[in-house]
Amino acid sequence: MKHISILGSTGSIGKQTLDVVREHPDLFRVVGLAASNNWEELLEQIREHKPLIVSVATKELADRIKLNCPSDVTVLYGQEGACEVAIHPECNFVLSAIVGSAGLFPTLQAIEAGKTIGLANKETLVTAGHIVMDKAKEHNVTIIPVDSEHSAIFQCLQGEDVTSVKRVILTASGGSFRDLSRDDLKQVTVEQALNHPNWKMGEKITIDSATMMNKGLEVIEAHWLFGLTFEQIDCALHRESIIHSLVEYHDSALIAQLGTPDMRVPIQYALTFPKRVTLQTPPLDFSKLLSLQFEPVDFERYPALKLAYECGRAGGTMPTVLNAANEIMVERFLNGEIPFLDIESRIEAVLAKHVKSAQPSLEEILTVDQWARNEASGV
Ligand SMILES: NC(=O)C1=CN([C@@H]2O[C@H](COP(=O)(O)OP(=O)(O)OC[C@H]3O[C@@H](n4cnc5c(N)ncnc54)[C@H](OP(=O)(O)O)[C@@H]3O)[C@@H](O)[C@H]2O)C=CC1
Ligand SMILES: CC(=O)[C@@H](O)[C@H](O)COP(=O)(O)O
Ligand SMILES: [Mn+2]
Repeated sequence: MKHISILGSTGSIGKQTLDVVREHPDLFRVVGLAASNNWEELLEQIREHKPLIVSVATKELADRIKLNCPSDVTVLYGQEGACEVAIHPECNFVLSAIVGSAGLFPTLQAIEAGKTIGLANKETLVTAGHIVMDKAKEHNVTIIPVDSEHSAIFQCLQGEDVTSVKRVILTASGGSFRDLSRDDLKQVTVEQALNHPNWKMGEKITIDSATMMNKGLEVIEAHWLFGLTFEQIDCALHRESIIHSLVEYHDSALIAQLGTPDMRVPIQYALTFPKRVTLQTPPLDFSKLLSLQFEPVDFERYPALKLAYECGRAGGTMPTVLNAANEIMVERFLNGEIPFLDIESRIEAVLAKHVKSAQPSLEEILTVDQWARNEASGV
């Protein structure tokens, strides 16, 4: 039985994790739920899943929850609250799905407490990959990818040796503006940007997908998860999001993982690994015409992806700055403060001001993250 804490339970991944839990009450039990502001959704989740411990953003929200939920539920708040949810002694699996680098601390705490991690929160690995992976090694903790591309690679690697891998190919949908030129991008709105062609996801990742920063973050995520060099990580535009990624081996054989775009598949795989159990999702229908298209990714069209490769290769604190500046710029775009194309150009401006530290400690990463956020708010 998996005794699960979900960090980010009110989000897109969090709610789909609870869908999976609902389908298999014999396999999964919810121990803890951590959210931020959506206390009403959390309250419904508490009523249905009866966790032992929950957390929200503030004391005020925690008090509101306490007034409305059974008295035996521990209700906490803030980063400390999320960490307590992550390390609860009755939990043995943490689904890390807070958005952004706010997920870093609770995920690190879960690793230190020896919990198996299902990792959706890619920003954690982008901002502090070496710290997270070293800690997982130190505590003998397994990190199972939830991000669809990384889950695909993880599935394609089963029974294989990572030293046999020539390269991996991450597939990219191209996002909501894939049919627009850079010139067209000057006019786009927030509403248009939030209309992803294939996936229904949270706002931040949907904007990241439109700039293709999402693929850039995923390149860095793949580097840490699978120990691959950046030369071994390629991307290909694949409009259908049916092939979730591919692994090419030294003999040039390619192994791919396919399926309809449904995040419950990689979420459930992370939860049941190495087993597979049933899931109510429409399978691919081969009785109909099915076309799978591939195009090379144009780095001039998607400069955020180029920037992410550069920061990944540079290492040290560069990915930390990239991630923090991106989080702020996406927020500013969503608030209507800056136009779409400024997301990339302003991130570049912040990166240009940064003097890299090569092997940063966690403290240094937190300092640099805050510096980049301040800079990004001002440029
Ligand atoms: N959605 C998807 O299909 C995929 C997502 N991912 C990754 O998974 C992560 C989550 O994405 P997604 O579910 O789309 O995001 P959402 O915006 O839908 O959800 C984010 C969740 O994080 C919570 N949260 C935000 N800040 C904090 C905080 N400081 N402390 C505790 N909880 C917090 C939110 O709480 P509240 O709602 O209460 O404010 C919400 O539950 C991201 O890293 C994303 O890149 C990866 C692959 C696919
Ligand atoms: C579902 C998932 O894993 C997302 O990260 C998805 O990959 C976004 O799609 P694109 O970034 O390819 O548009
Ligand atoms: Mn993905």
